[in-house]
Amino acid sequence: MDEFQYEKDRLDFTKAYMERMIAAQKSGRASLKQRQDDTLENLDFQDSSLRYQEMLSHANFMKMSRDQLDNLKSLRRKPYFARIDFHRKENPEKEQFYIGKVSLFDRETQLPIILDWRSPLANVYYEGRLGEVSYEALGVRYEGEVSLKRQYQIEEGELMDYRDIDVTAKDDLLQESLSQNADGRLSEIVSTIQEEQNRVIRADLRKPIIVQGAAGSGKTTIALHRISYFLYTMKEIFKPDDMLILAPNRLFIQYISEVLPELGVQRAAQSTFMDFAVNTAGIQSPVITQHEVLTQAVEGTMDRDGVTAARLKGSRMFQTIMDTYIQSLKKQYKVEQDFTVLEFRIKKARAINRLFFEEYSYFPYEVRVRKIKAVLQSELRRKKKQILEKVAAKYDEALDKALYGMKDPDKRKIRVSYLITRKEERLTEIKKAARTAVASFMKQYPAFHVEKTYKKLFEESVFLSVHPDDTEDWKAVRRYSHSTFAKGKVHSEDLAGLLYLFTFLKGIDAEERPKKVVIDEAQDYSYFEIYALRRACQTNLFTIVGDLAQGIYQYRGIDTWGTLVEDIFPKASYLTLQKTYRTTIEIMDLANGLLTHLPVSLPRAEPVARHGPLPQFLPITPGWEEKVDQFCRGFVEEGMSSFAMITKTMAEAEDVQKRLETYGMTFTLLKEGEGSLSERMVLPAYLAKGLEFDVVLLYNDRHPFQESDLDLKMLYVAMTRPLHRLMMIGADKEDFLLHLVQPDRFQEV
Ligand SMILES: Nc1ncnc2c1ncn2[C@@H]1O[C@H](COP(=O)(O)OP(=O)(O)OP(=O)(O)O)[C@@H](O)[C@H]1O
Repeated sequence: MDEFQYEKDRLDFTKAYMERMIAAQKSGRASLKQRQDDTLENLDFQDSSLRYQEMLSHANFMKMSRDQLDNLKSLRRKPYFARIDFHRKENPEKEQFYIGKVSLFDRETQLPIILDWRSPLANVYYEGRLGEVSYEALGVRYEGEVSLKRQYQIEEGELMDYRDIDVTAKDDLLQESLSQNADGRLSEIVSTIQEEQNRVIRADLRKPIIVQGAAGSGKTTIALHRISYFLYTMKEIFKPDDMLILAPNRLFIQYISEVLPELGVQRAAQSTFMDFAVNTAGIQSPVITQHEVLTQAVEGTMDRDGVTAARLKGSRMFQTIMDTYIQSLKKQYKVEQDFTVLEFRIKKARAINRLFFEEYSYFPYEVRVRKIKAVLQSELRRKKKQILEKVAAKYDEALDKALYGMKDPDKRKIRVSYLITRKEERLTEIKKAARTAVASFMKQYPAFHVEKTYKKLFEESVFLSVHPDDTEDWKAVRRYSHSTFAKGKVHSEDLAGLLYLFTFLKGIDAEERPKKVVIDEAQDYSYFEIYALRRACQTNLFTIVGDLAQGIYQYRGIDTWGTLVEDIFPKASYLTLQKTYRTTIEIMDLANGLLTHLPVSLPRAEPVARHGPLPQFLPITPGWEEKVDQFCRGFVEEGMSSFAMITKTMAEAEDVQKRLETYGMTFTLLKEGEGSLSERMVLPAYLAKGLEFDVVLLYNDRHPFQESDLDLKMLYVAMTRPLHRLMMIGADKEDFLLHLVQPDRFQEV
């Protein structure tokens, strides 16, 4: 049979099977629903707990089948994207496996009709070689031979084309996928995941991983695929809501959120570090964001003390200072007095302290205190009975003595009545004291308010008591902190310390704690931020991706991954991604040309072979606005759809947005925490981090880029955002540091 027809038939068979499954699931759901309604009707109070459980399990069934149904439905348009022919050594014949986003099994034979891309066998598809291969599943290694790798182009459920691939031909498909447009969201890449990326996705899931990846190398995409792979492989242990994805800003969360359902990780929590720390530690004060500080740095108005504070508060030294401070707080939980009710001792101070400092040492301080409270309550309950009995017995004995031993009836009467009254009084006294004993004992324990306690550290006497070795820098840190705190605010740099302190004092409840954390744009985190996160989440399962060349918060961010590996994640796997998939060779050459002017050598991106027009420089001369308009129309005609006007500062973004408006060009101004992604945006470079657009118009009129580390990196970030076109609009070429690169790397228009 003609091969194309064979593939067409196979696709038809798969689709028909899926339809049958969908129909079966639907009727299955209907009968489940009926059963649930029946259960509800028959619910009687006598056996409600049992019925309730039955209802719950029905609900779970329904949920499972709804997920399955949704998966199946979403697959209909493209059930699979590739096939491998694999001959396992011990099997007599080779088998064909069709690889798709979600698996589908034949109900009777249990054989896969579609193999999940995350399954162990699918790994051989990504590993790039035809011929002898091996893969591991559940700790067993299988060997065999791959004789065919075939890739399908399926549109709306119809087979359009297929092609057989080897290592070289694979690039064709990648090229095709890269030449498409950005539509404001991350695109689908499961069918073109490259070997170096596959290694990151599948790197040992039980270990932390740190990835240095060039701009556009797929860090974000790959980190999300790694979560998807992680959840697939560890589905028995982890759920999507156990995941935490930390992104640089809210805009970026919007950008990635659309790809999450396809990867089955839509229920993973997504947050910025700031929001996570503020919500977790319950910070009430407004936070001065790192963007505000960066803006000052960019505009050259940054307070020197501010730079010092940001640098030191993110440092390892500050972590040790916090540790000493926290130890000093811990000492205040030592109790001196025994726990007593009146003169009766219930528990010795030493035993109580042993609970706090030894037995419960794994818990945050306030949890320990709560546990001690529970212990004291239960011991009191037990001992109170004994005490009351003992006291009553003592009075009863005295009564006996009085009744039978005292001769004088008057004296006896007085004594007996005294003893009866006294006994009652004593017992009431003890009961009364017992009622408040625990609460009043617990008052000895300090109740630290996280923010106030953190701020107290910066009082001179407190600071010097934990860090006597004072320096001008630390004085500056205190000065700067005081002025911020006096305004009722905290700085984003304080969040690591606040989170850290919170972790020791209160801690995140075990059920709420993220079990796996993904950090994107990790180069912008300080050492202490990552340290504090690891301590707060109490897990080693971190996926950390970043690019040192894009480290625009260099006054506080990470400048080498080595420190993280050595001090925070000694077991981490370290991997690199060098190829860049986003942009063209021409654009990347220009951006790389700038990187060479940084004093330290930074990892460079290698573009995959995709050519495009040279980046353009458009001088700001009268009538430039009309020219921009014309160029944009031209780009639209070429098929470009997403445009970003990127500036150095927010002030300039506001200016150019208004200016273009008067010429009938509508660009939406994007601000941190506001607005949403649209097809035409104006935004400062620091907000463009991680995003991508078909066309980037880099605009600079009043704030030229300087030959400083910060500006070079900002420019690099901005220049690496476009997929297809880069145009620089400015008064002078030098404003974009173009005099530093070879003149043939761009074209003046
Ligand atoms: N294997 C691939 N196949 C097709 N497209 C890919 C592949 N890998 C990455 N891409 C595309 O390359 C672009 C860049 O990916 P991504 O944003 O994940 O990179 P990044 O390393 O996080 O970039 P940056 O650090 O510059 O923000 C995206 O459009 C992504 O879809």
